[in-house]
Parts: sequence; structure tokens; C-alpha cells
Amino acid sequence: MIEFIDVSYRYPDGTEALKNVSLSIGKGVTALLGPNGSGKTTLALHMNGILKPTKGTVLVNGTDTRKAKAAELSKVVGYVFQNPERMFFEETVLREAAFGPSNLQLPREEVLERAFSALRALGLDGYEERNPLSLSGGEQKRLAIASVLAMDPEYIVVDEPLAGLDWNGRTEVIHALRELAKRGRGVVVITHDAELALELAERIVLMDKGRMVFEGSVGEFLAMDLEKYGVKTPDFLRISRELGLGSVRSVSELLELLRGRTLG
Ligand SMILES: Nc1ncnc2c1ncn2[C@@H]1O[C@H](COP(=O)(O)OP(=O)(O)OP(=O)(O)O)[C@@H](O)[C@H]1O
Repeated sequence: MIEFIDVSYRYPDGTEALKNVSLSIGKGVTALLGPNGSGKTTLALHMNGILKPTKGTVLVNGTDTRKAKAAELSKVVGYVFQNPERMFFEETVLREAAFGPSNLQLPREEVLERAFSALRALGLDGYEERNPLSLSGGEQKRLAIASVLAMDPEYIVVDEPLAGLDWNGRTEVIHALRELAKRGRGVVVITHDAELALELAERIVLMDKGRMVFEGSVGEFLAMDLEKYGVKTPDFLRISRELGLGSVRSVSELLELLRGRTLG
């Protein structure tokens, strides 16, 4: 469990990026949603101790991040940065995936086993000898997630996982993140895209100007006026509301309702 207890954070230049956030994050998929500059990344950087609160406390499995070493926390909470592909530096996919665990003082066989197993989990078996830079956008994003997964963390935080991806890449990454959650990891997705949050998450945390303005289930989230908080209402949701069909979670759900209405 990752717990925020009345957390505020001020950058050295005085910007107050988090204001009194209290929140618990468990297993399953949680989306951190909010417009640009609302504090999502700052909040997420507290989850593995890259940032420490100016006020309040962050507990990772009960340990205060102020008292824990970054190396220890990164074994529990892995972080996939935005544009992680810019950080690839190994010549093969296998080496890239093995880099993290090779720093954990593990036997070589275990390092390789972890790398192979993470690549398998992200659907990248068969790509081991490829150059990371030769992969497609979706494959590169999955490699970045596999490299973090190879550290075997309980939680994986992924910053804007779909940025720059086409439909195919998007589908691959969404599938991969769902699979991770099914295998018992906590997955935290940072996004400004309400459509993605609805498609993927069980819990949604909505940030606005450094404050947490909502935390709850998708059902509760659907009842909100998102634009009040600077988040674009997905088109399918606007249409279903306009037609008096209530709040739907996806285009397919809307189509199903429309078909039912035509037939009925
Ligand atoms: N290193 C920094 N120094 C000073 N202020 C910062 C720094 N990083 C972020 N901020 C400010 O903190 C606030 C929150 O930024 P943050 O990056 O957490 O928001 P975000 O919701 O993740 O935004 P985006 O969607 O654009 O990535 C913004 O006002 C931002 O300008």
C-alpha cells in the first residue's frame, strides 16, 4: 500500500505543486488524472521517494519514504518515465531488460531469468537480440515497462504511457498494463486523458492545481462534471449523456446501448 498523509510539496523555486493530499493506493490499476501542471507527476515522484514531502508523510508498505533509501524503495515501486525510450543505452533488448536486475547483486542466471520473464510478460519474446532503437513506438514503451518489471516491483508507475503512440501501439500498451495488474501488481497510470483512465483503471484520482479533487471508483467518477476540473469529457460520454443514456465507460458500451435502443 502507498499512503499519502496530508502531503504538501513545494519546489525549491517556491512553486506549491501539492497541497494537503491524503490518499491510499493499493493493487489493481489506479489512474492519476488531471490537466497539465495539476501535480500528477509531482505526486507520482513521491511514490518511490524521488521526491520527499515538504509537509506530511508518504508511507510505502508502512515505511516512511524520508527514512528509506531510494534503492530500497525502487525495489517496491518502479517508475517508467515519460519518453523512457530516450534513456535506452544498451545495444540489445535483452541487455536493456537485464540492466536493472544486474545491479541487484543477483546470480547471473537469475538476472537473465528476470529479464526473459519480463520481456515475455510484455509480449517481447523473440525480440531479445534486436536493437531497442529499431523497435516501434509501442514496442519501445513495452520494453521500458519490461525493464522496470525485471526489478520485480510490487507497484509500477507509468507516466503518460500512450504519449506519441498510434492505435496499434496504444492497444498493445493498454493490454500489457492490464496483464500486469492481473498478475497482482499495483499499476499507477499518470495521464491527462480521461478516455484512457476510463478504459484502464478501477480507481481514479483527479488532481487540479495541486489538490486532489476526487478519489474513487470509475462509477463515482462518471457522475462528475469533468470540465470543471480542466479535463476533457470523452466524446462517447458526452454523446451518451446528450441522448439520455446515462454515463458509459467506452465507445463499445455506448454502441451496445444504441443497438439495444434501435432494436427495442
Ligand atoms: N522542477 C520543478 N521546479 C519548479 N516547479 C516545478 C518543477 N516541476 C514541476 N513544477 C511545477 O509544479 C506544478 C505541477 O507540475 P507537475 O509536473 O507535477 O504536473 P503534471 O500534472 O504532471 O503536469 P503535466 O501533465 O504537464 O506533466 C506545475 O506548476 C509545474 O510548473
